[in-house]
Amino acid sequence: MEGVDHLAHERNKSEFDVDAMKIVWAGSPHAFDVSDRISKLVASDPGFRKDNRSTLSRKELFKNTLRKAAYAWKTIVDLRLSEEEAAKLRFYVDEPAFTDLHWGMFIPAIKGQGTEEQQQKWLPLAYKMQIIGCYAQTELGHGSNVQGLETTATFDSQTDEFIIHSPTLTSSKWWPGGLGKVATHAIAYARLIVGGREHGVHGFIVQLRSLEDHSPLLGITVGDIGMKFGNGAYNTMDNGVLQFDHVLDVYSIAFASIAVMLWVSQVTCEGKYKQSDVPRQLVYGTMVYVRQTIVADASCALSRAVCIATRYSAVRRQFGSQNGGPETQVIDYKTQQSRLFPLLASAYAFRFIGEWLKWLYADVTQRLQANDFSTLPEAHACTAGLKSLTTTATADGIEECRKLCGGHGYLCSSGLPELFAVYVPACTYEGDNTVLLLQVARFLMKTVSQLGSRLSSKKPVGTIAYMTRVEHLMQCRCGVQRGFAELSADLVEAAVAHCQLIVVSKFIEKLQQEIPGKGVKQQLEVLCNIYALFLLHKHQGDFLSTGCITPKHAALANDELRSLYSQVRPNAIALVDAFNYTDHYLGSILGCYDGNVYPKLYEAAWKDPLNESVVPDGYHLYIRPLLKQEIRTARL
Ligand SMILES: CCCCCCCCCC/C=C\CCCCCCCCCC(=O)SCCNC(=O)CCNC(=O)[C@H](O)C(C)(C)COP(=O)(O)OP(=O)(O)OC[C@H]1O[C@@H](n2cnc3c(N)ncnc32)[C@H](O)[C@@H]1OP(=O)(O)O
Ligand SMILES: Cc1cc2nc3c(=O)[nH]c(=O)nc-3n(C[C@H](O)[C@H](O)[C@H](O)COP(=O)(O)OP(=O)(O)OC[C@H]3O[C@@H](n4cnc5c(N)ncnc54)[C@H](O)[C@@H]3O)c2cc1C
Repeated sequence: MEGVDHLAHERNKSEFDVDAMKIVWAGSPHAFDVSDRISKLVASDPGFRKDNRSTLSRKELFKNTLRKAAYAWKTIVDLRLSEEEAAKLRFYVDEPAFTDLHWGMFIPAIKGQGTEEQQQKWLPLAYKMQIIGCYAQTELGHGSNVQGLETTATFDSQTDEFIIHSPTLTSSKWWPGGLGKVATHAIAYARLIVGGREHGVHGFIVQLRSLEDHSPLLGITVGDIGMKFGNGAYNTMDNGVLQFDHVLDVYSIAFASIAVMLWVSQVTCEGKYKQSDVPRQLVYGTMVYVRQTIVADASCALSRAVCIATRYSAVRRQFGSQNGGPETQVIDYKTQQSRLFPLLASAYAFRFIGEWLKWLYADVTQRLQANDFSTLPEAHACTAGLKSLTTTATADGIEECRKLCGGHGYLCSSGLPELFAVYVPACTYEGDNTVLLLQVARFLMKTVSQLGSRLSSKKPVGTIAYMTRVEHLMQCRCGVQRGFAELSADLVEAAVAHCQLIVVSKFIEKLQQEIPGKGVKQQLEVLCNIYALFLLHKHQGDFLSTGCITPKHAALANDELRSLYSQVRPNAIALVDAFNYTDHYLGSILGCYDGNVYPKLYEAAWKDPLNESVVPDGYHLYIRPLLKQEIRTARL
């Protein structure tokens, strides 16, 4: 039935103020207003239609992405949207595109690591999209091992130029988004060589394509690396390959009288390399920034999947009919709840950890500007670890939501296959999740080695303050220092546990704040308890074997979890409504707001290109000869 809200009875059950929860989710009344306005604007504009992606060929798909990006830019300019509104518009357009890298990495890299001169030259052009940039770090042979990159940037003191060169096949830049077909410029990472001496990997701003006709500049070979996982999905992005053949980085030279380098170091015109007194690790600064945004984004992707699975679980009925009455809603099965509600709790937990990490990043940035580098290692460990934790849990969570939707979850019209295909590379890009956890483990072990050391007067603070209270860490000291590589699989687990502790403690801190709205805080308390107790339940073997809990505690935790699931049940639909997603953004028939799933699924099936004719193309060539046993005459 059109116009009927099939989930109205569920919405009537809720025990809290959904509008107030929407504001908690958005972060503030202002953030809610912007998000609400812009999401509706995108949803109501046919120019941003996205329901046909899985049926387009790669070329059609890509051209359509270019059209949408241009249309989005025109909308931003015509409506004079603020930077915040423009970012929200790109978010709700919901299509991976070269613009993600331009706004998400190229501009932040110049802002975070460029000198003032560099910023003055490039940022105005980039903000107006008169140049389009990408972030070209990874190579065919090396991604994780940044120090292993092979591209060279040799300073020629005769001409005052850098010569950027790809000496081997494996030094070809490989993967950068936007590079394949669109970017006019790149921040390219290369080993700096001055006066025959190497000075490690640095970033360079390099022009790749003509601003007149888009052809590659002299010495540049550039193209797309080919189709990726899934239909549609991330194939809207032109991940690229790039080779430099002794390219002169004239643009770098042109705008700075000395040389274009990141602010961590400079090359003088006499050909001298000068390392400034800021830590060398700041070369990795853009990665810290992007990891933080990826954490903030994880809650969006997970909440989206959870919203679809929750609404559909309330619509779907299987078994349990009594006296001809309706069957049981699958959301009422305890097994469904025990799989779904921890994911709902995770979506909220990741929302708050994303908020906190944003604060931490702003704090470390401010300190860096004042030459205080003391919190950089913690910021690196937090962004790396939380990026790893949240993206792994989100990718797994999206797949679990697909299974929670049974067979219909496997249809593209459920929105879940595409969401998974788009999301899953987040476990790899911006740092492979295991490699990042090893960085956290390294940070933790460094802290352990300093604990109790007579030479170090530093007391752990911030997210590692708890370590002073864990007595047996003192005894761990010697063993771990000797055998990091040997113990790395266990250390990665310790790193995950450390990150989970941060997520739980920041969720608890959030609840200590004033949270207005009838019943809102109580709902969040229930979700926080589910998040923490589910972890305890899942890892009870570890807790029991280390004597942190007794079997009685474990049983109590399990009982409590069951009771918490029952408390969430009447509020489940309202808790996902609080995400305030439009049907356009959700892109899912199973998750549509009114729950009118079956007529929509039926209608969508008939729109598939295969159903354009009753008898399929190929019938006369392949089906009829089979049926008539004339296969020898068929043209194969
Ligand atoms: C349905 C349709 C649409 C649906 C949409 C759904 C949702 C979409 C989700 C999208 C999400 C967000 C949008 C954002 C867009 C993203 C687009 C993709 C972008 C991808 C871009 C990239 O991938 S760029 C390339 C990234 N590459 C990496 O991350 C490489 C990883 N490797 C490294 O970071 C480093 O090399 C290493 C840290 C692993 C090792 O470094 P090194 O060789 O130097 O070794 P050490 O271990 O010895 O480290 C030396 C010391 O430096 C410290 N360190 C290391 N890194 C840092 C750092 N970043 N900051 C500070 N300090 C650092 C390290 O700790 C060591 O310190 P000490 O111990 O004190 O010596
Ligand atoms: C969709 C997508 C978009 C991307 N966009 C960009 C971009 O815009 N710009 C850019 O520069 N790059 C980009 N990348 C590249 C990305 O950053 C790298 O792929 C990523 O950093 C992983 O590096 P790798 O491919 O070298 O993996 P590898 O390091 O080769 O990993 C392979 C395996 O080895 C393991 N491994 C590696 N090192 C260790 C170790 N020390 N200890 C234990 N195990 C280890 C890993 O865990 C993994 O299981 C993108 C990648 C993808 C998939």
